[in-house]
Amino acid sequence: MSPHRPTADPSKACMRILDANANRAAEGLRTLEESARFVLCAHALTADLKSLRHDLTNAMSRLSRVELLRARDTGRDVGTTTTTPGEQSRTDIVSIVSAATGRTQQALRCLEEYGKTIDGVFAASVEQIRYRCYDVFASLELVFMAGNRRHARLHDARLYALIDASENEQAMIERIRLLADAGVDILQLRDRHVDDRTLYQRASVGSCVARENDVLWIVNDRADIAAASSADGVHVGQEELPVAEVRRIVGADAIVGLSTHDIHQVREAFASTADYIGCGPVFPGQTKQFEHFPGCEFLREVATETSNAQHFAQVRPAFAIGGIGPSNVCDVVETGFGRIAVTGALSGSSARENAAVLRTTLETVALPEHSAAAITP
Ligand SMILES: Cc1ncc(COP(=O)(O)OP(=O)(O)O)c(N)n1
Ligand SMILES: Cc1nc(C(=O)O)sc1CCOP(=O)(O)O
Ligand SMILES: [Mg+2]
Repeated sequence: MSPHRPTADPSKACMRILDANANRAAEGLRTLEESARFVLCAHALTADLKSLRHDLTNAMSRLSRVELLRARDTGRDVGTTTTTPGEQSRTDIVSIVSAATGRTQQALRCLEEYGKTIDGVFAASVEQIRYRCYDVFASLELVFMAGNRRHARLHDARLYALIDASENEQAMIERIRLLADAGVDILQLRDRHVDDRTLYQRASVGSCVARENDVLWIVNDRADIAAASSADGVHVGQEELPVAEVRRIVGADAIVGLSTHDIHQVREAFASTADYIGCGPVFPGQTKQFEHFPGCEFLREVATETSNAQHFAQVRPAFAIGGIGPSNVCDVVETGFGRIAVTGALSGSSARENAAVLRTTLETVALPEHSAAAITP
């Protein structure tokens, strides 16, 4: 038979369509399930996708497996050699997820429409699966997009301020608004003097206010409180939970920051799933006492390490920290650092003026090109 001759038996053609689209939908659902499970570590989404895949298998069991397999004829399928450039290009996990949701929806619609000619109950059950997919797929894509926006914001960030929980909630809200308006990109809630309940409450309110004001909101030390308060991320030091354990708590799309004090710790951080590093202490300051100051020499080492890196994934944004303010930010910038994290310089009544000086100086250093749209698990 010529490869261009139509299939003589329409019901066999229908079975062929159903077989192909059942496979397509199952493959799409499995692709999405893997992203929810291994990339997002999202239990509920993983369970939803798994149950959709099982329900599809159940729906398919109404059709004769023998007839489906007999109708399969991949060798004569004129579509197997037709590909579009889009099918070949998957630059990141978000594009894999978008392609899989689209393909699965289309396959389910085909199953439903062609299924009506064979078995109405089958078509109705596929219709239900298709509707459930709308919601689950929307949640999945939204989680990925939120993660992406966060990471894009992180990669553009220069000025990072550490704040305490303030004497009350309203005072903290006003502080967040002022610092956001003054040009701060990231805020960290760092307070060891309040109880867990207060920290959690401030972290939760801060998450909402920071989001409204387009600044990232990071919780110091406490992965549990960061996760419970829907913060953008958590910052940990060398003496706290390892990054891999922190990541298990906050999930793949949250930001995890790690303090580093020497170049070995920086290399280890770049080999981990930490999203950014703090490098210091650079200078003595009022906020925290140190015996040893790696200083600008350390910053120069990090800048060299970063500029020698071969791949984007080997490099993470690095924020110089420790005693930095308007009077010494030029020394930091000279090392090649265009990002800083500060407490004292932005804690008093000169916060707005100081932020302006710091930003202007930092902006003289070009930030490395990045592919912020890619989630790199
Ligand atoms: C951005 C940033 N860098 C470094 C630190 C310090 O973290 P750590 O060493 O864990 O010390 P504490 O802040 O917990 O006293 C930071 N918090 N943020
Ligand atoms: C909390 C903290 N960690 C540091 C580190 O080097 O890891 S320096 C530091 C204090 C940052 O506040 P200030 O800008 O007032 O010095
Ligand atoms: Mg810490």
